[in-house]
Amino acid sequence: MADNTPTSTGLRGMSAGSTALCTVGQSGSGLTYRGYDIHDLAEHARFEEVAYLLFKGKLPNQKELDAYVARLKSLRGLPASLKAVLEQIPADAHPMDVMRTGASMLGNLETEEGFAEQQDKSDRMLAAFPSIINYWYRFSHDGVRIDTETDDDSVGGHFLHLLHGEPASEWHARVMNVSLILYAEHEFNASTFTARVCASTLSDIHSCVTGAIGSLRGPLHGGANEAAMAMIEDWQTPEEAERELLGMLERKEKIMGFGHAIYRESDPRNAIIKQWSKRLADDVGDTRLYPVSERVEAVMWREKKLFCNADFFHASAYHFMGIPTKLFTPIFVCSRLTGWCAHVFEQRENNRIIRPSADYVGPAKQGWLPIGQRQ
Ligand SMILES: CC(=O)SCCNC(=O)CCNC(=O)[C@H](O)C(C)(C)COP(=O)(O)OP(=O)(O)OC[C@H]1O[C@@H](n2cnc3c(N)ncnc32)[C@H](O)[C@@H]1OP(=O)(O)O
Ligand SMILES: O=C([O-])CC(=O)C(=O)O
Repeated sequence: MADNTPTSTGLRGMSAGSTALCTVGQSGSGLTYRGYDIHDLAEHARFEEVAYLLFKGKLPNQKELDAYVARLKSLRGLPASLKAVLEQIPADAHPMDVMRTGASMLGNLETEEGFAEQQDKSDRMLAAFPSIINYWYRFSHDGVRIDTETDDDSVGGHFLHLLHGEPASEWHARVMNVSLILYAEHEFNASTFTARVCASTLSDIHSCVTGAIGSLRGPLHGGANEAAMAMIEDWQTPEEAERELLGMLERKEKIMGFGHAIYRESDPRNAIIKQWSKRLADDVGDTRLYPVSERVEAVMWREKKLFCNADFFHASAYHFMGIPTKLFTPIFVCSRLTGWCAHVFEQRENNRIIRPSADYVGPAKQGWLPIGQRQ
């Protein structure tokens, strides 16, 4: 007799294709982008260099980087009809829905007419996404129509400038740079896989990215940075955090910002962003959120052997820079867009439609039942 128990493997451990973009490994020491170790990239690179690396397969030389930064700067403006759409979206909308609509609307206005345009469209989204989310945020929350065409040298600096209405400090722009590098690429994660599935039908790049934004929105993926913040912000002391956390574990609740589908021992991005969160905590004189976060980390390891993933210490780091919680996951979008687009290019280069099989667990063949005979 057939086993009709539904299975939910999540395709774990199965190879779904090949990539030259990223290795992840399981132990927490194998994360590389095109062969470059994440620690080296976070320490030495600019996010724009990493974007170039992912898109073009090599690190840019100085002349190429200067030209690329200048190009991105020139692409930050938004068409009037896109601004008009953003102005219609209410302040209480989910910002990831705003991102999804923004990406989709851009695709209507600046449609990819053929794959030869894929690099131009990717650059445009990379430059314009911080403008889209901040234009909406500042209009709906502060009632101002911001000029999105700033002269900032970096994507992270541009984002913070639009959000806060003044140029970011060098220090905050540096933290954003590191954060954007850490979030840029991660092999066949759910949102990237979404983008690749869409690309495999030979769809346009805006559709691939719009779908990927929808996948990243969920709290089991990119939405975890916001969910982690929502969890820790109520706790006043490490002792309260430990008490509440133990209760959550007892009730078998998922703790956001912990665990990983691939890593088994640690997520290498955590130690890097944690270090920056600590420096920011010292800078703003925090005596609550960082100690609470550290206690949560220690209890999760002690009780469950679960470690922080990339999202957990991003929550406090972003908070210390005055970024509203609801914009955390959209920042992830502004970064991961590079990985998504690079994967779309790669999928298109060697394409076969992605179409796995399913194990059928439904009823055996049945005769047609006329409507009058149904219960
Ligand atoms: C940038 C990123 O997208 S990183 C991921 C961000 N997501 C989160 O932080 C959400 C919280 N974490 C999770 O939900 C999961 O760890 C995921 C979705 C990331 C990975 O899911 P899976 O691969 O299914 O996890 P895994 O197989 O390692 O789980 C093993 C066990 O640990 C438990 N577990 C895993 N993560 C957590 C967690 N965060 N809190 C509590 N228990 C957990 C699982 O429920 C499972 O228990 P069970 O065997 O009793 O069912
Ligand atoms: O790889 C994953 O499954 C999730 C993740 O950490 C990421 O996308 O950065």
